Amino acid sequence: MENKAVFFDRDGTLNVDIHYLHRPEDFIWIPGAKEAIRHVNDRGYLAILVTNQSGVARGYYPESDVQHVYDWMNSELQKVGAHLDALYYCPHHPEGTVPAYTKACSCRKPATGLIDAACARFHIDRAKSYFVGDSDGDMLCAKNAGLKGLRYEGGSLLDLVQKI
Ligand SMILES: O=P(O)(O)OC[C@@H](O)[C@H]1O[C@H](OP(=O)(O)O)[C@@H](O)[C@@H](O)[C@@H]1O
Ligand SMILES: [Mg+2]
Ligand SMILES: [Zn+2]
Repeated sequence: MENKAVFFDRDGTLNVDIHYLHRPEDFIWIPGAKEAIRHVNDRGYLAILVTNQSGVARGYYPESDVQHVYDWMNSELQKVGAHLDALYYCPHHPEGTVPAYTKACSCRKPATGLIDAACARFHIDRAKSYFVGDSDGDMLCAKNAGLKGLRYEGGSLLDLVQKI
């Protein structure tokens, strides 16, 4: 059986983009973000985080920080009866400073590698799925991946996601 999913961008969509965020103490939720995730949970969509984290390639923080912030997000979401089902991130950048992550890859949005990996793992029906993001790159990624794009431009994220 195929699943349906809502893919969420992180920085600028679920939290205020303070540039290369990597510590829970710096994380400020966007208004309505937790409620938006609960909204899609309650409607039977997988809620999947897809985020570019070139701060890893740039040497600003290790990959473990990306996972740590995600785990913290889920602990906060649990308090309101919401959850994220999976984390997919791109740690690469062509102009990084850490050799292991310095490359042109197929997973940095707007490329679709993160979405493709999630769709394969969770058997996701793209025609029934959405991508909620804040940037031109996110909307291009949605188009490239065959997802319906919803662009967050301020206000309550729940108001936007209630269109689903
Ligand atoms: O969850 P997102 O919006 O995919 O994460 C974006 C951030 O990693 C980072 O992205 C951009 O930086 P790079 O293009 O990767 O250098 C900028 O928008 C930064 O402000 C963001 O923090
Ligand atoms: Mg963003
Ligand atoms: Zn990548």
